[in-house]
Amino acid sequence: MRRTSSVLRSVKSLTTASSSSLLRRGFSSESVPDRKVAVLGAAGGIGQPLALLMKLNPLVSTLSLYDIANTPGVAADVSHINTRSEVSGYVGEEQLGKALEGADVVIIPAGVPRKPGMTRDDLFNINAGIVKGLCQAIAKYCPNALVNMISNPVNSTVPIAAEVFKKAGTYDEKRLFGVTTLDVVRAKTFYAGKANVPVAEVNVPVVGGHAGITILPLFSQATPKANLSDGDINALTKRTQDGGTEVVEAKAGKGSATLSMAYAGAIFADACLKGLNGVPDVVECSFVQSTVTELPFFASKVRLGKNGVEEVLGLGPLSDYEKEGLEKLKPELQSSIEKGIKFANQ
Ligand SMILES: NC(=O)C1=CN([C@@H]2O[C@H](COP(=O)(O)OP(=O)(O)OC[C@H]3O[C@@H](n4cnc5c(N)ncnc54)[C@H](O)[C@@H]3O)[C@@H](O)[C@H]2O)C=CC1
Ligand SMILES: O=C([O-])CC(=O)C(=O)O
Repeated sequence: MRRTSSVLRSVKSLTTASSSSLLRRGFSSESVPDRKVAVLGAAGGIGQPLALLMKLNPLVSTLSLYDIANTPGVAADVSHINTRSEVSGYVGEEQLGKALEGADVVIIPAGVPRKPGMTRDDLFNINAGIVKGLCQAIAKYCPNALVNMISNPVNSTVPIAAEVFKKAGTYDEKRLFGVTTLDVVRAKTFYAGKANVPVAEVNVPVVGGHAGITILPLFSQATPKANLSDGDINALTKRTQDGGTEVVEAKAGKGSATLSMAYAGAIFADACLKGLNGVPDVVECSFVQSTVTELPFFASKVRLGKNGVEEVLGLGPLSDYEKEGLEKLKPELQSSIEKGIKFANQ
């Protein structure tokens, strides 16, 4: 019983902390702008807890939950929570337009997850088509929305989205994001454990892409600084790269990360909303159109603003180990990007 009430207290402080930080930043509670967030795939393993977390976010005024099945129940359930946003559920393609109309941020966790033994690329055949269809609808109904792509393989689904938007004449590279926040969340957690520092104080950039060796955590830039051995850094890097597989194996056929992904997705969407609202210095890692390397898309730190990407930040100084990792990831990332572009144009 005591445990339940302390959990409730933490959730309450999470929602009110965000409101009070808004007030400190010069918004009155009345002047927080209206923002519509749409979640596509909202009845799924990620979609449901993500819907919950977005319902707790005081920056959201309208929460639109879309899936091909089961959204009315999820929406009815979440809508009873006494927070700011109005919740609507939409089900089936004929309701997709309504779900998207007027959206400021669209989060996409629609598609199939991995089972043990699969790579993220093994999801391409099913998820590429799902993402393509959803992006065609975004181009039609909310071409100015910030798109947060969660569906895997992110290294290919983001280029697919870009091509769909280019064809529709709506592409704005500042508004398309591959969500790699879970890699950062994992890198922070694993580093804090190994370095024995408070996890809440940890920062670690993660660059590259979102699959296996394309995930490159930059532990040489981690703060607070710790004197870790090369062996420790290698183990931390591998664990971060294999974090998704660790969960897939532990779930033993029942899907991949959902709860930690919902948390990560909620953090990234919150950062997008803060940027749109003009909050300064909002920086998160994301897989975006990029000139940081010779690859057309690359994850690195991104400053978010009123139009989406305000600035794609560089990599900063890399250790020799990280320089080697960067060169090794490029061919795989390049071919995943090309696969996405080719699919969208066939
Ligand atoms: N970017 C990242 O870090 C991560 C990405 N993922 C990816 O997220 C995706 C979703 O994972 P889960 O939620 O666990 O899967 P899930 O199978 O539990 O849920 C997916 C949902 O998408 C819905 N869906 C299917 N086709 C749709 C369409 N055309 N329009 C709207 N909704 C549609 C399904 O009905 C289902 O409710 C997977 O591709 C997974 O690999 C998962 C974890 C982390
Ligand atoms: O591993 C997967 O298939 C899901 C995912 O992207 C992650 O957990 O990072």
